[in-house]
Amino acid sequence: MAKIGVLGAGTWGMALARMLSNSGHEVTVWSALPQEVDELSTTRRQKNLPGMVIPDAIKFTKNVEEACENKDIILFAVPSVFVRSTAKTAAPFIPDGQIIVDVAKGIEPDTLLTLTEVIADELKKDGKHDNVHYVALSGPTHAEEVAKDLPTTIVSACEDKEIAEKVQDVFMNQNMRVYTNSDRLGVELCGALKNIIALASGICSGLGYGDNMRAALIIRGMAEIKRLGLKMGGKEASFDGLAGMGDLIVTATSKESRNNNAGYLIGQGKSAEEAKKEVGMVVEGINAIPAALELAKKYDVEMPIVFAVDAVVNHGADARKTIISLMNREKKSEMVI
Ligand SMILES: NC(=O)c1ccc[n+]([C@@H]2O[C@H](COP(=O)([O-])OP(=O)(O)OC[C@H]3O[C@@H](n4cnc5c(N)ncnc54)[C@H](O)[C@@H]3O)[C@@H](O)[C@H]2O)c1
Ligand SMILES: O=P(O)(O)OC[C@H](O)CO
Repeated sequence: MAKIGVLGAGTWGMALARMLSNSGHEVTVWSALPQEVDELSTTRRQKNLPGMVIPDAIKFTKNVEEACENKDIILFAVPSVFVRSTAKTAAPFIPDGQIIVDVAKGIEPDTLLTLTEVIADELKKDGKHDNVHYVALSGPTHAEEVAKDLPTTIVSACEDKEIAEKVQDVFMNQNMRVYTNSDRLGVELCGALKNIIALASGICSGLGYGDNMRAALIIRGMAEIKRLGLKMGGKEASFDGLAGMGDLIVTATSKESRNNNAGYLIGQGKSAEEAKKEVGMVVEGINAIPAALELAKKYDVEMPIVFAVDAVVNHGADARKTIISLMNREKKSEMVI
C-alpha cells in the first residue's frame, strides 16, 4: 500500500484518486478551491463524473501540507496553467527525494518547458530540492472511462528505471496496465501536442467532414509532432507508442474528448471562448498552441496543421477555407519526415 497525495480535484485527479483508493492505497486529495473540497467531501461526487461514487476512504484537505507530508507519491493533476502555481504552493512541504508524478498535459508558453520541467524549475528555486524524481504519467486515458473501471493503458515515463517501475507498480491494477518508458520529454511532448491535432479533428467534424479527414489528421498530425519531438531529443518509440499515437487516436476520435468536442463547436462556428465555456473543463489544446508555434519556430520545423488550428482558433480564419488551403499546399512525399 502506498500513501498518495493528489493535488487537483478535477475530472482526472478524481478518477485517478478513486482508482488508487480502490486498489488499496491511502489517498489524500487537495484542491486550491476550498468550496470544491467541501462539496466533494460531502456529496462524494465529482460534478463532471456524475456516475462515479467517491470512496469514503479518500480524505479531502484544504491544507496542502497534509497532501504532501509523508507521501510515497505526490500526483500533480491540475490543468497546465496551474502547474507552476501549485508547485510553488506545495514546494515548502515537498521533501527532497520525493517522487512526483504529473498527469497534466501541456507546455508552458513563456518558458517552453514541459510540465515536469515546470515543477522542477519551481522546486529548485529554494536550493532544497536537488534529488526529487519526476515522472510523466500519460497515455490514452479518458477519465470518464477510468471512472467506470474500463480497461486502460498508460505510460510511466522517467529516465530512472527503478522510479518508473515504482510508479508502474502503484498505478497498475486489473483494469489499468502501465508500461514504463525512459523518454520523459518525448512522452510529455506527445501529451501536449496531440491536443492541438484533436482540436483539428473536431473542427473537421464540425464542418461535416468525415473519417477520411480524421484519419489523415491523425497520421499527418503525428508526422508533425514527431518532426518537432525528434529534433528536441524525444525518442521515436514514444511517438509510436501509447502516449504518442495511442493518445492521439483516442483524443481525436472520442466523444469524451474535451479537445475534440471544443474543436467540433469551433467547426460549427462558435468562438474558442464559447467552445471552452460549453465544454466546461480544461481544453489543453487551446492552451498549447502558443508554445507549439514557438517551438516550431525555434527548431525550424514545419507544423502546418498546428498553424492552421491557430489561424482558426485565435485569428478568426474561416475553418473551411483553412482546410482547403491545407489540402492545397505544395506536393509532398510521405517518405520525408
Ligand atoms: N480528464 C481527462 O480525461 C484527462 C486524462 C488525462 C490527462 N488529463 C490532463 O489532466 C489535467 C487536468 O485535467 P482535468 O480533466 O482534470 O481538468 P478539469 O478542468 O476537470 O480540472 C479542474 C480542476 O482544476 C483545479 N483548479 C481550478 N482552479 C485552480 C487553481 N487556481 N489552482 C490549482 N488548481 C485549480 C480544481 O481542482 C478543478 O476541479 C489536464 O492537463 C488534462 O490534459 C485529463
Ligand atoms: O479530453 P481531452 O481531449 O482533454 O483528453 C484527455 C486525455 O488527454 C486523453 O488521454
